[in-house]
Amino acid sequence: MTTDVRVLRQNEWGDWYGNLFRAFAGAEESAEERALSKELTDFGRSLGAWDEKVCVGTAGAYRFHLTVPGGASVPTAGITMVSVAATHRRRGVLTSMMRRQLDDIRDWGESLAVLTASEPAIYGRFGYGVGTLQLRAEIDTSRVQLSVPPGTDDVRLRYAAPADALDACEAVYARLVPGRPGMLARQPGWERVALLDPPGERDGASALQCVVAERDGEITGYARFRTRLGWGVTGHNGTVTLSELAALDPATDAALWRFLFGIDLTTTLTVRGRPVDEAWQHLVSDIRRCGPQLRDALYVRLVDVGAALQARTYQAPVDVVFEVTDAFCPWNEGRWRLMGDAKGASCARTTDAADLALSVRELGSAYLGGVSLTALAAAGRVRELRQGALAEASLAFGSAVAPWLPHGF
Ligand SMILES: CC(=O)SCCNC(=O)CCNC(=O)[C@H](O)C(C)(C)COP(=O)(O)OP(=O)(O)OC[C@H]1O[C@@H](n2cnc3c(N)ncnc32)[C@H](O)[C@@H]1OP(=O)(O)O
Repeated sequence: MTTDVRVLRQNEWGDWYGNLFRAFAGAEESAEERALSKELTDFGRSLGAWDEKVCVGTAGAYRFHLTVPGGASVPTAGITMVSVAATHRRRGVLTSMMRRQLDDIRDWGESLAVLTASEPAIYGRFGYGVGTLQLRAEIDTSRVQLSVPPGTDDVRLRYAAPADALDACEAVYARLVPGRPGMLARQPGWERVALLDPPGERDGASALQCVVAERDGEITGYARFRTRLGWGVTGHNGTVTLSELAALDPATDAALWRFLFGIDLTTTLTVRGRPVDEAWQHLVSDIRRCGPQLRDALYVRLVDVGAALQARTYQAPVDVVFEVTDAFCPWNEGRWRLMGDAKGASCARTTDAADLALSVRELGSAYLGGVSLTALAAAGRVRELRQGALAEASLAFGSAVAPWLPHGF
């Protein structure tokens, strides 16, 4: 079988999207959702795999800017919309698309590619490593109390229609982006994704609700959520499901969480995709009754090792030589000397002896500071060739704020 992998044309979008939609066995989507998906498709950066006239594969690469440790906003390919028709699976169609895509990203001069995986087993072979984790929890708000910091009572909350509050919420989001590695600067149109609220997908829950927080006359945070009422033999047992929460200061953050904990007739607060170091975990009386769980989130691929490593800063001085293997993108292979600190970094090829040996996948995992090189070495995935180099590099790569991807794509 030969499949032809090529850039998507405007008139092919229906077949292309149909292949993707079927691969994810999706329920019928709303017209609004479909229109937004099309609007966000970047045709010049999307690939289709064709078996004669039939679309059998899809892949896209959004044009994103990713915050890296130190706060720089780095042009990054956001890999998305990956599918292969079940009739053509396991014959190398995905591999052909990944080949073409990574070559293209390199030509576009983007040093990083990131994605969220439908299944963790798929992307390691193409050099992607898990770079961020996310937290989910099912909080028993009938039993767990929240103690809040001083100033929380100064925060005023009010309901707002999600669309009416959009600009104010976006302004809060934009202020948070530089402060946390893994966050994505908002690209045009993406603000509307969070407001999609097709009634057919609510599964018995309310329409999307929004509460904004104000302090000293300024909007300092917001929460978007749904409620779902329920009644058992002993009374109400409704659920609050958080979609999004952002706060510019600890008091606002605590005020929003206190509000979510306290909505009448609800006894469970469900949160997904939250930062692993989020403050609420330190405000609750009983973390066990919050049922916290970790899950893999953003996978990171260094497309250009030298450019990527020098795009971020390092929280402690570092001078190490990496021996990098990269079977899928051999242009990265070889020795790289990284010198850096909290102000900046340089990374260039060297013939000096190597201090640490690892594959590009481990570099991707460590890149945003969420997975330590020491932990990867303990798993046998990083080898220390100069004593002390592992501790030095591991400390330098860390991040004081846990990296976090705020939304899927
Ligand atoms: C960023 C995103 O969009 S994530 C979304 C990914 N898409 C989906 O999950 C939709 C449903 N699944 C699919 O469409 C397809 O099964 C895909 C895209 C995951 C795989 O496509 P295929 O064309 O079958 O992959 P391909 O034949 O190139 O496989 C390459 C290798 O990956 C392995 N592989 C492929 N899919 C999987 C998987 N789901 N789990 C484990 N291994 C896998 C293959 O076995 C093969 O291994 P080998 O090189 O050792 O022989």
